[in-house]
Amino acid sequence: MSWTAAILTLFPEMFPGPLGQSLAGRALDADLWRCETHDLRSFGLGRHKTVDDTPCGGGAGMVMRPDVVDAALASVSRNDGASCVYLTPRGRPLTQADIRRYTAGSGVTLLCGRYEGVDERVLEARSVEQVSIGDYVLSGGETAALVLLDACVRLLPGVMGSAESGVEESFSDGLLEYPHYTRPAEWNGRAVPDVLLSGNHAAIARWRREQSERVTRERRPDLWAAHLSNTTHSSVQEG
Ligand SMILES: N#Cc1c(-c2ccc3ccn(Cc4ccccn4)c3c2)n[nH]c1N
Repeated sequence: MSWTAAILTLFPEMFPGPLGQSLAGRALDADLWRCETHDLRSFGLGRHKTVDDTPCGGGAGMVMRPDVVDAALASVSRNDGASCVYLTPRGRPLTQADIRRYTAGSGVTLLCGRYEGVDERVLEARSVEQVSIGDYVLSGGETAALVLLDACVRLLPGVMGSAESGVEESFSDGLLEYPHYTRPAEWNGRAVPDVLLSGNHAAIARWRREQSERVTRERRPDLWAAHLSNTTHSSVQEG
């Protein structure tokens, strides 16, 4: 059975969306992965298929009901311990390690909320992972789910051919990627770094590593600190 993304959403028409194009789209057509949507509205209550209610304790907006979300989650036939993930601005940051974990299994269940989010009780009852794609507020979980799925699909076997860019160049060693250049050798008075035209592969590898370290240090002090800790840790372990 192909790696399957089971997506619970009020907007099933948003999927596969952009992931139906290009590499991910071709992989979908080749059955390298599957995109299965479940319309949360179909689990709604009463004549109007209600899925939300006012927040207990007052406050703006509406909250998605636990009984509706639970029925939808129960309808997803996954008995293989695949991760169930709720995209939320309140989640812990999504990482490449999470993506690797999700793609190591048979698939992932993604719960896409709307309004002010989902009643906490169903997330607790079903041990749903709560992750965020960044510190800004979206209108719902669907666009975040598309981001997560894009990161997963590119890691699946057979999706990224050798011609494509490195499967996991960024983040795989905890550093940001080095800058990239192509022809022409000079553009707008700016030249490609000489080392990249030298044919000296050892020097190119050294330059790229130095650039990755510089970019990470300048733009992501958090990743740089973790990198230093890991490299210090491993050198101590090696003795
Ligand atoms: N992942 C992720 C997200 C989201 C996200 C995900 C799901 C929902 C469901 C409703 N809203 C709107 C909303 C607005 C205000 C407070 C709570 N919720 C979502 C936003 N925003 N930013 C991220 N990195």
